[in-house]
Amino acid sequence: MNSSTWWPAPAKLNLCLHVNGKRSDGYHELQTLFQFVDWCDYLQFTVRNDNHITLNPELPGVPAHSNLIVKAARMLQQHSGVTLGADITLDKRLPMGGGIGGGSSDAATTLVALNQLWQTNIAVDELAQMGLSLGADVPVFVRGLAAMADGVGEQLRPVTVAEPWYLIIVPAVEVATADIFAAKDLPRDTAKITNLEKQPAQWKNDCQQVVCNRYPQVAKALAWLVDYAPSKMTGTGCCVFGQFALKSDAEAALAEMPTGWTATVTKGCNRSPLLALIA
Ligand SMILES: C[C@](O)(CO)[C@H](O)COP(=O)(O)OP(=O)(O)OC[C@H]1O[C@@H](n2ccc(N)nc2=O)[C@H](O)[C@@H]1O
Ligand SMILES: Nc1ncnc2c1ncn2[C@@H]1O[C@H](COP(=O)(O)OP(=O)(O)OP(=O)(O)O)[C@@H](O)[C@H]1O
Repeated sequence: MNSSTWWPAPAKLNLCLHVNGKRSDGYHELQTLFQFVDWCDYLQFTVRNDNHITLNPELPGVPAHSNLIVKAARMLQQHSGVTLGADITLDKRLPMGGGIGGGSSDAATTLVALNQLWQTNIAVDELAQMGLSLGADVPVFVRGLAAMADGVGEQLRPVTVAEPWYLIIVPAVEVATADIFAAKDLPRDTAKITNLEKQPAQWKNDCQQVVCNRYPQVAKALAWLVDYAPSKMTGTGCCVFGQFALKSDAEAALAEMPTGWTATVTKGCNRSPLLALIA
């Protein structure tokens, strides 16, 4: 790996998101199953001999100092004491704020790539722990293995599940995670299920109805998609995904989608494209 390598930062899907209760600190007890897809942002890193971190291009509405990529690089500098810096190029392909974790994934790829390029040699457990303070979903991207998450999402257990093709639709709305978890109509009483990863018939998203109630575009996308495939919302929205055994069937559905909608066809993967690159 060198300065011309494009490091992938894949999206994730929450194949289920069960809300099991609310804790006294306000956070929710969850069971959620993370799988990666082969739909990615790409980042390039050139090591600098001074300690500057630059990012090109910047994201509209996100100043560099609050971009999770720059935050991750600074965190690794501080944690390791390294005196090097980096010029970072971002090829942003994932929609922002859609529940597919693009920002968290960019942060994780930055930690993994710079840990290698700066030769800081921080172990993966420590890197994942560092990432947690940048976002709840950063650790699963650092580890790169599909996983069942428990607790408030921080206890991860790698799992192997089917790797279908997905048609992911991106409704033109931004959903604030905190608003959905604060909603009065959110069901919070799903019982914990042992070996949930082995029981796909039980997988559901407890946030889905709440988001559909507030955002008709999400309800509309799901209502259209279920005619083609078993379909759900990911995370706290707004993206929805349908599951297909054949790529050609997912593409056929995409071809029939109403004009003006944004969507992509991509493959589910239990090992992330980032892990595949560094293995
Ligand atoms: C639920 C997931 O979408 C699953 O992928 C993510 O874990 C959410 O991750 P995120 O966007 O990084 O969200 P966070 O910044 O951790 O949380 C945003 C807000 O959602 C609420 N929140 C989040 C996670 C959780 N287990 N219980 C909660 O109640 C809290 O009010 C929190 O302030
Ligand atoms: N590199 C980045 N890429 C995307 N968003 C970023 C980045 N850095 C900071 N952000 C901020 O984080 C917000 C949420 O980004 P992201 O695309 O990860 O949301 P998401 O897919 O809903 O994530 P999650 O599923 O983890 O809730 C953005 O609206 C943006 O303000």
